[in-house]
Formats: sequence, C-alpha cells, structure tokens
Amino acid sequence: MLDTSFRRLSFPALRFDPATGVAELPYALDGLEFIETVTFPAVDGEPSAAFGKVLELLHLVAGVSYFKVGAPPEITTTTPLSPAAAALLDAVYTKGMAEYAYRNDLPHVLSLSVTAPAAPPATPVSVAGGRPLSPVGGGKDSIVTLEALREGGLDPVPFAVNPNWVIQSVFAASGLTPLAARRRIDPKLFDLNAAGALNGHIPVTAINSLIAVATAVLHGLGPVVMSNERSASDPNLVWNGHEINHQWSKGVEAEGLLREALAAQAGLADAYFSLLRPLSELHIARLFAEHTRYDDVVTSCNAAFKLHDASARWCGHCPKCRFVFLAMAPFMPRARLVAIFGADLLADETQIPGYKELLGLDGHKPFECVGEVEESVVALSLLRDQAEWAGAQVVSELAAAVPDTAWAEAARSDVFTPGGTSYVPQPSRDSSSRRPSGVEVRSATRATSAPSAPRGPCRRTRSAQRYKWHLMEPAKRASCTAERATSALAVRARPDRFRADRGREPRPQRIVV
Ligand SMILES: CC(=O)N[C@H]1[C@@H](OP(=O)(O)OP(=O)(O)OC[C@H]2O[C@@H](n3ccc(=O)[nH]c3=O)[C@H](O)[C@@H]2O)O[C@H](CO)[C@@H](O)[C@@H]1O[C@H](C)C(=O)N[C@@H](C)C(=O)N[C@@H](CCC(=O)O)C(=O)O
Ligand SMILES: Nc1ncnc2c1ncn2[C@@H]1O[C@H](COP(=O)(O)OP(=O)(O)OP(=O)(O)O)[C@@H](O)[C@H]1O
Repeated sequence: MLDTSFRRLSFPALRFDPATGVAELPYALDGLEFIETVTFPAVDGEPSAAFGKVLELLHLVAGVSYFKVGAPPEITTTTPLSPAAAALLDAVYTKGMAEYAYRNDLPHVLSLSVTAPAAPPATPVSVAGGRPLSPVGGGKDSIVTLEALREGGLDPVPFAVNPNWVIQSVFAASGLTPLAARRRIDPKLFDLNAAGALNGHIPVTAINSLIAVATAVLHGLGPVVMSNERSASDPNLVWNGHEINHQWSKGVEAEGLLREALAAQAGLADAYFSLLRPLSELHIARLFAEHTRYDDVVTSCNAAFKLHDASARWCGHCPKCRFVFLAMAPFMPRARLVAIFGADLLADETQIPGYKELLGLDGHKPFECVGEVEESVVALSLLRDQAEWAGAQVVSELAAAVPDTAWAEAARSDVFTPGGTSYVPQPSRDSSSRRPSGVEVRSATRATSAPSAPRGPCRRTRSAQRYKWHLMEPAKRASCTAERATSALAVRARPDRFRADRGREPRPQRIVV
C-alpha cells in the first residue's frame, strides 16, 4: 500500500504553445510531479486573453485526477480567482469528488476549500453569433442535440476529447466536419494506481467541458452546447449529510457554477449550456428514436469508453445498457433495438436483478448514468401494453414484481413534460423583434409553424401535460404516434440569438410539447 499522507496539491505554471496547440498542465502532490497534456486543434495567430483564462480554469479543474492519489487537505494555487471561479473549484473538489470520498471513506474531502489569491470579476462579453460547438459522447443524448441544432439551422461543429472509434463513427454518420482535442493523462498516474494508490471517480464532464470551451474560444466559435439531461442532477445517495452524485459535473448545479466562472474569470457570457437539461432520459430516448442514421454506431455504454480494455460497443450487462435498452424499447420496433444492441436484454432473465435495481425494487440507484426509477417504471408500463414486448420474459416478470402504487405513480408521471432549471437561452416572445434573445426548443411537428400551437390529439392543457399517453385510447394514440414520428426537437433560432443576457437568473425553459 502506498503512502497516502499527502499534505498539498499545488499547480506549477502551465505552458501553452500556439504553434502546436499543446498545453502542458503541471501538478505537484507534495514531491510527486505530474504533467497532463492537452492538444487543441491549432489555429494561426496568438490566442485571446479569454482562452488563457479558460486554460487556467482547466488546469485547476483537471487536477482532480492527481488529487485523488492522496486526498491532501490543502489545495493551493497562485492563480488569482474571482469569487465565482473559487466557488466552482471548491465544488469540483468536494461535490465532484464526493463518490470518491464515499467509496474511500474520506469524509474530509467533502469540506475542502481551494486556497487562491482573489481576483475581481471580469466584465462578461457575449459569444453571440458564432456556430455552436456541440460535444459528442457517442451516445444517444449528444446525437439528439446535434440533430436539433442542425434542424434549427445553427450549423453545429461536432467536437470530442480523445474521440475513440465510436465517436469517430458518430462524426462520420453526422456528415459534419468535427473538431477534436487530445488529452493525455500523465502515465505516472496509472503506475501509481497499479501500485495501489487511492483511486476513484472524477468529475470528467467538467474537464471535457472546459476543453470544449477553450476550443470554441480558440476557434472563434459560439457557445458550447452540452447534452446533459435533467436526471443528471439527482444524487445516488446521501452520506454524512452530503449528497453523493456520480454525475455531479453533468448536473445543473455544476452547469450554473461553470457558466458563472466563465463569465467572471474569462469574461465569457452564456458560453456554455445544456440543451437537453429540461428533458428526462426517457424523453431523450423517444427523440433519439426519430433518427435512424446513427443506429450502427450509437453507443451509450461506458465500458466502450475505457482508456484500457474498452468493450466493442454495448457490453450488454451494465446498468447503463439495461436502462438505455428499456428507455428506447417503447419507441422503436423490437428488431431495430436488438440490432442496435446486438442482443435482446428483455429476453434475458439474467438481467432481472439489474432491472430490479433500476425499478427501485432493490438497492440504490446504480453509480452510472441512468434515469430515475420513475422513468424505468413508466417505460415498463409502456412496454406491458405493447404486443411486441408484453410477452418478453423480463417484461412480464418485472411487471409482476412492480407494486400497484408504482403503477399508479407512473400513470401520474410527468417524465415527458420538460421542466426544471435550465440555462438554455430564451426565445424572443415577439418573432419580429429586432433583438431576438435565444433559442426555442420544442417538440413540434414539422408541419406546424406556429411555435406555441401543437396540434391534434397531442394537444394538452398544462395540467393534462402530465404524461398519460400510454393510457390513451388506441386510435388517439396511433394518431399521436404518427404525429411524433414526424416531429423533432426543433431549435428555432439563428446563431445571433445566442446573446449575453447579463445577470439573468435561470428561468424555466420555455418548451412547447
Ligand atoms: C469509462 C469509465 O467508465 N471509466 C470509469 C472507471 O475507470 P476505469 O479504470 O474502469 O477505466 P478508465 O476510464 O480507462 O480509467 C483509467 C484510470 O484513469 C483514471 N482517470 C480517467 C480519466 C480521468 O479524467 N482521470 C483519471 O484519473 C481513472 O480513475 C482510472 O483509474 O472507473 C473510474 C473510477 O470509478 C471512473 O473514474 C472512470 O470514469 C471515467 C473518468 C469516465 O470517463 N467516466 C464517464 C464514462 C462517466 O462516468 N461519466 C459520468 C459523468 C461523470 C461526471 O460527473 O462528469 C456519466 O456519464 O454518468
Ligand atoms: N469524449 C468526449 N468529449 C467531449 N464531450 C464529451 C465526451 N464524452 C461525453 N461528452 C459530453 O459530455 C456530456 C455527457 O456525456 P454522456 O456520455 O452522458 O452523453 P452521450 O454519450 O451523448 O449520451 P448517453 O447518455 O446516451 O451516453 C454530453 O454533453 C457529451 O456530449
């Protein structure tokens, strides 16, 4: 076992070479030194001051990988930080590292604070007008975002950090020209891990997000548009009075802190938001089902994204595979789904214990990116009504195990009603306005031009928006399905609608379903 009595993580000065796009990010854990390297897609000329500031934030945030070797009580930087940047860093090292703290029984991690000289907040400037940079993770969520931005005429640039072959295949299927950055973790870290150093989960989305923002700034692009969904904000469990969330840096709190830090530290207003924030995983799965061009490549299974010994595509036996299979099943033919996964998980009885966890019948929410229990129950309730699935062994056994109270909850569920806090820029109320103010996301028929006038049997009053689709009469439902089959998550905006709206509080997303 390695010595774990480390005292301090500090951050020697970073270096950036504009000619090669290579940034070297050094770390010192007492006497142990590490250098992480990030290679940005290079451009001609000197980068802006804002790029340098984003790089500083990235340097500090990416230190979590080296911090976790020893969980030192002190984290100290000489980089002056605005209050918003300091708040982001404190949260990244505590809330972002909460699963690591829980699994290694290190409660002091939950109350750490980063020591830094103070800097005044910068004056935020809009990134309006640029093409959005749309990070791609290889899974269904970022595909939905990419297609929504494309349908909105926003000409998105797909982007990834270390794109593996899955992500490269998604890039190719999109037909769009992507950008990519390379991130190289110091190999010393893997040696230390092999020697038994402390290890655990890190908030990787915060790191990827800052690399994406830095790339967007370097290339003079618009905002970074993420695909983080509503349920990412929900914790897995509470430990020592603190919420432990495996997906913390995908959650809305992290999104807000990152936005504030970018504005105050780098002067970048509205440079980062998640388009899918108001949506449930089940809703996103339904939207994904409308796109078939990615069927041969889409992969949401995390095992395919390991640095070493990655699986080919869907491993077929992890919580994420189980959840995504269940979430997509109600919205596509069984043969299509089985072709995507290469297996029929709902015909395989060994999957039943795992599905019981997802349905809240056993254990706690798995430490994976999976939807809420309610979403799983709603998906199951849709399946037991569908001839194609009702007889599947796993569906019938699970349906028998779910208590009546859960079905009643599912019938009242609003998982298809967008909601919650979101930072998606707001649309102009008046379409003739000279200063359009944002993006409107809506699930609307292509034939419907009026944004607030969904037609046909899918029209609902606000209270009736609580999702009861599976309880509708078959004829009405068929009509609804047809309508949805031609629908898209449409973004009605021009690039110049991404504009700064300083000092704005997050407002509920205006989405018309
Ligand atoms: C692919 C995966 O799920 N990896 C998690 C796994 O790591 P494992 O050892 O099985 O494989 P590798 O990912 O190849 O990692 C090798 C070692 O490198 C360390 N490391 C990796 C990336 C990094 O930025 N810093 C690092 O220090 C890593 O700790 C290994 O020692 O288990 C680990 C321990 O629980 C996880 O930390 C690995 O998670 C990756 C960082 C990862 O990319 N995971 C995403 C798929 C993921 O979990 N995303 C979450 C969102 C989390 C967030 O808040 O952003 C999600 O989508 O739910
Ligand atoms: N390698 C990467 N480079 C840049 N951004 C990434 C990368 N991997 C994931 N992301 C982004 O991080 C966010 C969370 O990733 P996540 O894996 O949940 O999304 P996904 O792969 O699109 O969908 P799914 O949830 O189905 O896996 C998304 O906005 C995604 O685009």
